[in-house]
Amino acid sequence: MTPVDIPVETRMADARSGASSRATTSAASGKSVPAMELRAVKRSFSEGENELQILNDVNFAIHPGEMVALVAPSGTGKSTLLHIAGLLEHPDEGEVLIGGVNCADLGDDARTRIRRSDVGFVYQFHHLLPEFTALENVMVPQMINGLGRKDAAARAQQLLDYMRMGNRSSHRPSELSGGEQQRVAVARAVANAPRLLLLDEPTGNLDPTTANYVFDALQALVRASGVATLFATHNMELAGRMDRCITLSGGKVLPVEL
Ligand SMILES: Nc1ncnc2c1ncn2[C@@H]1O[C@H](COP(=O)(O)OP(=O)(O)OP(=O)(O)O)[C@@H](O)[C@H]1O
Repeated sequence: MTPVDIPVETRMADARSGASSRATTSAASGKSVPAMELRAVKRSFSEGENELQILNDVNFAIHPGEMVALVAPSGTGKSTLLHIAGLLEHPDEGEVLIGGVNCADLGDDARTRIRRSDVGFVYQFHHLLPEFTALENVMVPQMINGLGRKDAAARAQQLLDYMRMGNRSSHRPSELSGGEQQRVAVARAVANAPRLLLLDEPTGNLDPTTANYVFDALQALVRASGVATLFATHNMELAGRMDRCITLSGGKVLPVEL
């Protein structure tokens, strides 16, 4: 059974019982396999004649079911880190492992396949398809991954229910508030039951009450599904509600005590 075929209820029951359709522990060591791991990752950009070393030997792993906050000043490399972790960009040096698979030597097609099935993204702006309803927006990635229309619609409705948007499934994005649009965007990002959910300031455009409401729904979904979540935010209150917090300083990932 492929991950996309698993009804959300089943995956949620699996997550609660510690079982999974995918390997989450190493057969050899019995240890939990990180959902995503960065090993000795470096990335620099040139600025005129200068070289900006944005990531400088980043080593970091995130495990299934963990919610990690990434809090760092603007321009320190949060988006760059998320893009590399989600296989949207290549590091200059180092390795990215998704579910124990080393993606460093994979070709573009294999990286795209892993990104589509194992990684979900949510951005500050929702990027929902304006001509489609909320339900259809959550169906699209599943159908691209080969799921039939009926099954995709059933799973989309379940995910919208989890995000407390079940009663708005027939609405188009323009008919929804910013917080509602972001809740649909989260449902879409987890539509293919990814191992890893990457969020780049998804509540940055929302007022604090709405941000908390979106976060509550997201947290319930993360807890139920066991997806590993890396959440870049400037909102310290939300960061304090996650399992741990990291920052970027001098190109390195460091833990932060909140
Ligand atoms: N493609 C690129 N070419 C050149 N410089 C880049 C590129 N992408 C990012 N940078 C630079 O790298 C640095 C880190 O950018 P990044 O977007 O990762 O920071 P950030 O921490 O996410 O910032 P913010 O909180 O403002 O979104 C910035 O100085 C940015 O200008």
